[in-house]
Amino acid sequence: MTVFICSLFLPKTVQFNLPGNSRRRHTLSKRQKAFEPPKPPPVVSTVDVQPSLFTPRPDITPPHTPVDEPTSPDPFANEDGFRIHFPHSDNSPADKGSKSWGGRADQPKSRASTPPPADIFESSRTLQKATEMGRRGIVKPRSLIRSESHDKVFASASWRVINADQGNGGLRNAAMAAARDGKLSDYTWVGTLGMPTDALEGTQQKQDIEDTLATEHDMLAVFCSDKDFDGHYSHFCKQMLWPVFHYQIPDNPKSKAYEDHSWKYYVKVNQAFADKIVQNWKRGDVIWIHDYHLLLVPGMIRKKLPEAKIGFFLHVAFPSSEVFRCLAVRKELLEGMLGANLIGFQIQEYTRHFLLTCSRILTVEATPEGLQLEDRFVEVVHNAIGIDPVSLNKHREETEVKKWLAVMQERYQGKRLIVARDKLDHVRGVRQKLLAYELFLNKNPEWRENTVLIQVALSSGEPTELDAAVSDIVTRVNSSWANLAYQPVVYLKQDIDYAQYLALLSIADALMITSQREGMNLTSHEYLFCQDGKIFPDKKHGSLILSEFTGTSSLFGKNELSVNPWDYRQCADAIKQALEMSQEEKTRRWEKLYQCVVHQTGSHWFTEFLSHLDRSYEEQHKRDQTYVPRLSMSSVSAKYANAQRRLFILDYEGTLVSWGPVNQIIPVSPQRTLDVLNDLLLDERNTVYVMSGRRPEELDRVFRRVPNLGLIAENGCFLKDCGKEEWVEMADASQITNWKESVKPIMQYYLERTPGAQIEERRCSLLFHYNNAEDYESASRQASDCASHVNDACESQRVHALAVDGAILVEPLDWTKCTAAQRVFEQLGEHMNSDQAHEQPVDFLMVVGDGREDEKVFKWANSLGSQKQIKDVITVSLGSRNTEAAATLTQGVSGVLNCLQRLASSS
Ligand SMILES: O=P(O)(O)OC[C@H]1O[C@H](O[C@H]2O[C@H](CO)[C@@H](O)[C@H](O)[C@H]2O)[C@H](O)[C@@H](O)[C@@H]1O
Repeated sequence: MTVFICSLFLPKTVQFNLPGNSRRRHTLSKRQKAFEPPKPPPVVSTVDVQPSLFTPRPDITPPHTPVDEPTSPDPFANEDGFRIHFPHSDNSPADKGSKSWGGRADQPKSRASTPPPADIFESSRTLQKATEMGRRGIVKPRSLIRSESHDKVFASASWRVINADQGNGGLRNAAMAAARDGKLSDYTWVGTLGMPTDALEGTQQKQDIEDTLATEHDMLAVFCSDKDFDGHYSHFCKQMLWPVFHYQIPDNPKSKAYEDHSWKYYVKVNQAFADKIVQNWKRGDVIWIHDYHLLLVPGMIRKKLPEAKIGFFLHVAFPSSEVFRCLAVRKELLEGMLGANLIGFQIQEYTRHFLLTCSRILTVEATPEGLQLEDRFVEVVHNAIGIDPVSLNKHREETEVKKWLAVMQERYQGKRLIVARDKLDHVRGVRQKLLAYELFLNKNPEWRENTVLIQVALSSGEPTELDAAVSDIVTRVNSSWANLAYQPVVYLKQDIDYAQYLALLSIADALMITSQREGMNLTSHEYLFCQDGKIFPDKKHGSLILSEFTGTSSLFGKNELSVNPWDYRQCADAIKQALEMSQEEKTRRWEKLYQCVVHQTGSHWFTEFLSHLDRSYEEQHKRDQTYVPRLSMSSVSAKYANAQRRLFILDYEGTLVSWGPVNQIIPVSPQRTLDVLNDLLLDERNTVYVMSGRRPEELDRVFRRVPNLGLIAENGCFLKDCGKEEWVEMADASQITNWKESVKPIMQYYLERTPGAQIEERRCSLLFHYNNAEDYESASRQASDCASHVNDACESQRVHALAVDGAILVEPLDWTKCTAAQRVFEQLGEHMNSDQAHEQPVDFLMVVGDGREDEKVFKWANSLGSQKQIKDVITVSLGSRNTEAAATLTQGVSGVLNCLQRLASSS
């Protein structure tokens, strides 16, 4: 059995050795290296006003940032100084930053010719201004122009597999940890190389790369054209999904958030993944798909492999339905996800949003455990990812880390360090952080010369207005408060290597995360782990300032300094609090946070999700596969004959009579049904109830000639006991009146736009019938919008809108056929006299039904049987394989009537 781990980027990619590389850092010979003292890592500052104080003193030689050394220069090197980061170990910061796609000099350039993202045009004025002002660190968009010679060079160059510097570090670390812990044996990654590959098309290179990855690294490479990948990743993912999932609706006039051509590329890349998996899948394999780049893959695979075991995990946040519904392709995205058997989110909030969104947009039934589709149940869970303390512990013992610690200790002696490492995009809130820090320095002069904010900012790909805005703030703060010996902000607009990262986390006094939204934030976990004082005892148990809008925050129980990143004053105060907090308080807080971090590990997350997937799949499969036996007439007859107090609860339409015309009072009495019921009731040991979604008066009219019959109307909102004349309203009438007042105008609105549709008002429910509408297609769209509208507007009123056959039914959540059946059973118990105290009020219960509402009654009845509250329980569904009932009857209504008739005649 293989586990396929599918994420957009493979953990590996390839690096080409190209002729003619002229870049200094690549041309150092071994000899030169031996003589030339290692240079400190370049500090890319957007500010030229003063020399960086980060440059180490000559007597303390910092370790050199490790680089791989291509043997030859790169003829296609960009002149913009784009710096390549070569990770030297398998591990990396859990929250890695993704480099811009196609940006590496030792990989082919993209052939995609789609226009650069809109925000480049929008920010072009800012960009131009910034360039005029001579700012460094702002790069122009890289040219996409390639030549034939470019392709030839790559086609003949040698290459090797290296660790990729893009992708989800948290996922990769978790998988490696699970494998190390012996919980994951046979697994295969499925993903792209994270580089343009058009240049390799038709070459032996491509085949060799694919084969090497498959045979030596257990990785299946997905290839798509540069154009498709660019449209998928740079456009649809980055400009639509990423902002929307993080609550930023692109709403400028040029935005195509509501409808965008890049959708088709998203579909194509998802299809390429699905095809690759389908080609390689064998029975018993597990498919686990990751993140927002691949939302359609579960559905695409399900179409081809109905039996497959598919899990999906979303690493980023899932927004409120109000935000999600802005996406033009909202239905397609949700339906894609629902191809999975189990869908996981980081925290409960995202799970709740997803359930509500599906119930509103797709009008499917949501329960706290998941979503009931027509033919399947999809389980929905939350399970937060974590870090890998074992490998973190190992790596921080490395000499490089210790060297960097010594460098920093010397450099920042006597200073308090607030550190951070974030991707530079709007969502991560770097701008807000700098503003809060500025406010902190303005308000607290006593801290001005003692505090340094070290902000590592990872490029999010393209230069934006945000680059310029952040640079402006850095300049302002530094020019306000710096002096010859002090620089309040050290702004590194580049990534740092893993050793520097670990040193930074260990020496910090506080970590400050101000994301406006974020799935988790594993940097905080790594920081807390590094603050145990093991490798740097001088400082330990530092404070964590953490945005309340991160998933991580919901795990930490406010032991961190929780902040709202939009509240600059609060953030500034939190910095002060972090720096002035007593050591005791720091330790107390840290200990609690540390416990969370070491218990909720990546390895635990990984194995927990996979075992949940196994359980969930088995449960669903058992249900699907379970052969629900045909009702055995002889067995039922024997039980019936032995029973003294029998209760029948029988569904009406579809069970006792064929479905009647919708929205009409039933015109004819189904005579045979009435005869059978009357025959059953001739035996005094029998109590019979008919349950229905119909109104009380309709049922009265139909069953007026069956005295002593009990009735349940409007799916449990009304009850009329056997032999009684009066109906009892089970539901709270004032609550019903209130929500009806809200729902009616909404239905009216859609009715006016749907010729041929009708509204039916029942006492406790409302129906929007569109079966007879003039244009059924458009009517069903209107109906579904109507349902979402109702669900949105009446969220707090304990009602839901559901799609039923040709109609939208709006009904209360608190009264169902099951609550009514339970009431009937309780009443029968209450009527027992004291002599009968030791006897069961009912010793034979038979429930027959055909619909979704009846399933709840089957479940309830079966539980009475298994708890031995009733000796014999018989639950019968008409024909459905996926049922809670213990038996089926395939001959429809006449089968039910024959069965009841035989029982009645045997009395
Ligand atoms: O930038 P992308 O290539 O589109 O990838 C998105 C981000 O994926 C990873 O972060 C997400 O997963 C983390 C682990 O589950 C979670 O902590 C984080 O909140 C999510 O956003 C990756 O670490 C980021 O660098 C990527 O930007």
